[in-house]
Amino acid sequence: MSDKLSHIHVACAIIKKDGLILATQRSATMSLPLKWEFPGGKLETGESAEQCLQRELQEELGIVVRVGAGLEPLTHRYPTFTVTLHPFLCDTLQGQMILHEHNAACWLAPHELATLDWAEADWPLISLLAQQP
Ligand SMILES: Nc1nc2c([nH]c(=O)n2[C@H]2C[C@H](O)[C@@H](COP(=O)(O)OP(=O)(O)OP(=O)(O)O)O2)c(=O)[nH]1
Repeated sequence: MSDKLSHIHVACAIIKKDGLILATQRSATMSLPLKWEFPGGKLETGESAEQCLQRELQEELGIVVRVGAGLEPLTHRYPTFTVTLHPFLCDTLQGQMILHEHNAACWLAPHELATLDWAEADWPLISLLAQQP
């Protein structure tokens, strides 16, 4: 049977600062309302994941980061679409963070991330990050 549901590719930033990781909460009017996520967004045609992250982080938070290593992509099937997340470790925060689209943001130690209500696709990543020193 063919799968007619859309499949999107999303680059997301795991931004570390002083041992803490940035989590952002989607707004009540976004898809997956009020779920926590790593900031980022859909890859546009012809765009690298790094370009996508810089563009999205500027738009969403007004910040510039250094994009580092990519982690293993992870795919999750929601009831109405499938997402493949392409996570990147990022650092060197520049700019004053302003929430242009998100409802909230917070910095948490890796082992504290699981206290938030994450988008379902992110849970394997949360487990992976919690295992890291
Ligand atoms: N940025 C980001 N998106 C995530 C994560 N986990 C996860 O399931 N997603 C989903 C939420 C969205 O459906 C999609 C990201 O797309 P987006 O934020 O650019 O787009 P959106 O759905 O808010 O915008 P739109 O289609 O309503 O215009 O990926 C994550 O950790 N970070």
